[in-house]
Amino acid sequence: MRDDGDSERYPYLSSLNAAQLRAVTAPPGTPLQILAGPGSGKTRVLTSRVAHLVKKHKYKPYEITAVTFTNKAANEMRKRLKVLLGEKEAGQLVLGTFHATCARYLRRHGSRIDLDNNFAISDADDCKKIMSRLLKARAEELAQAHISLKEGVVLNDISKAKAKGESPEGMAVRAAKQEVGSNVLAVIAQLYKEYELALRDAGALDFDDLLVFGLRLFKEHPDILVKCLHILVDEFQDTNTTQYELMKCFARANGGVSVVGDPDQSIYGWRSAEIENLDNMKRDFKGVDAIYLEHNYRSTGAILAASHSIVSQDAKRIPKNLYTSHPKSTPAILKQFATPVIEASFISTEIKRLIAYSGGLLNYDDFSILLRYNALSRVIESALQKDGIPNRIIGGHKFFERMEIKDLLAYLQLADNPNFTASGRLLS
Ligand SMILES: Nc1ncnc2c1ncn2[C@@H]1O[C@H](COP(=O)(O)OP(=O)(O)OP(=O)(O)O)[C@@H](O)[C@H]1O
Repeated sequence: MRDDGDSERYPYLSSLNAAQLRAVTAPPGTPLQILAGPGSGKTRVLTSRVAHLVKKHKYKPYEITAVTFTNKAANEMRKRLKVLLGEKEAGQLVLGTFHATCARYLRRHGSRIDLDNNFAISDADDCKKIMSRLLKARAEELAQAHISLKEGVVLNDISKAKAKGESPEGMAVRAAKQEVGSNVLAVIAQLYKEYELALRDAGALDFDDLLVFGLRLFKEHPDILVKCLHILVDEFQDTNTTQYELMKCFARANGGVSVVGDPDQSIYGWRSAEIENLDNMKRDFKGVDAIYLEHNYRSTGAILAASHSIVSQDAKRIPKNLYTSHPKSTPAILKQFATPVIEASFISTEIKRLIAYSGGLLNYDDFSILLRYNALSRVIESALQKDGIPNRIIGGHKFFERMEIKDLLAYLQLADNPNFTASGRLLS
């Protein structure tokens, strides 16, 4: 392990393993890909690298942009950075999701691309209402052409187009070239155009627009980003084309870029994530250094072996190992049940058995049950209740999706921007 006295000067370095240390201390000008398996200390490396840019390389916190995939991850990073840098410095970092980061720049500089700074942000519900109105206006025409379209499907196609930077005109050209289903795509392209006009009339952007307009702003006015000396991107495997282009704008400003990702954990293919962005980065940036974090600190050997045997079946996978210092422990088991009720009863009995078997080592809060969707919880909840197992559901309705919060936000947006009628909410 390299040590030129830095471990003493920068205490956060002493808790890193060799690969983590190499990633954190890599020269800021080297485009860096940190390829990290689950539980291998990605967040620790990312936060330590930010701290190192500030402490050792004397970057000002506001010269660093760190992009995470969720607001939760951004909060977690800021919390850890407060410990490493102190409250004030951590507060000056540009830290958030791509959407939040773009929104922040658009509020400040939107007028440079003719966007009012007080634009409203339409959520999924607002967008559905706009599309429903547009589809109703075309109901007869669509019925005659035997085309049946649901709001969700059209909005999904529009979202995919925006993730790839395709305009309504571009979609219309694609429809004209298509042999099968060209008439349906041509209609969606028209709806896309009308949808954009409806949003603009309402002085609003949808979530995808935050990225599209952000990209336009940075491409047309690169001077806005001169202060950004380094960009770090978490969950890079889930970035789409537009997000990748955004990253390039930030990185181009001064050349510093570090991305962290795990191609095996790419879960947003359905939301236009481009796993190829790892290769694109190697093509677009000179001298990319790839560092592999292969030491898992979280799982037992049996869990790693089971997951490895699944992901290694993917022939296109980037080969990557993961090892753990934990013991092998009990093997993962796969069970099938005749009915959901029998399954729920097995889960409940198994939890009680393991707690008794562990002789007090395990408690109820050592167990998690993952569900594919919320509706599956009902049967399991009643089995747990019957056996007196305390439990809580994580997830469900998000704060900003609650009716009363949406109503309050609609009032506030209307007060700020009288054109905002997109939500169609009843304001009496
Ligand atoms: N060098 C290390 N020595 C000891 N423990 C470590 C080391 N690096 C990471 N860990 C521990 O491993 C766990 C996972 O770390 P962290 O949350 O940073 O990983 P991650 O890769 O971001 O996880 P995720 O899979 O959730 O993305 C934490 O408990 C952390 O304290």
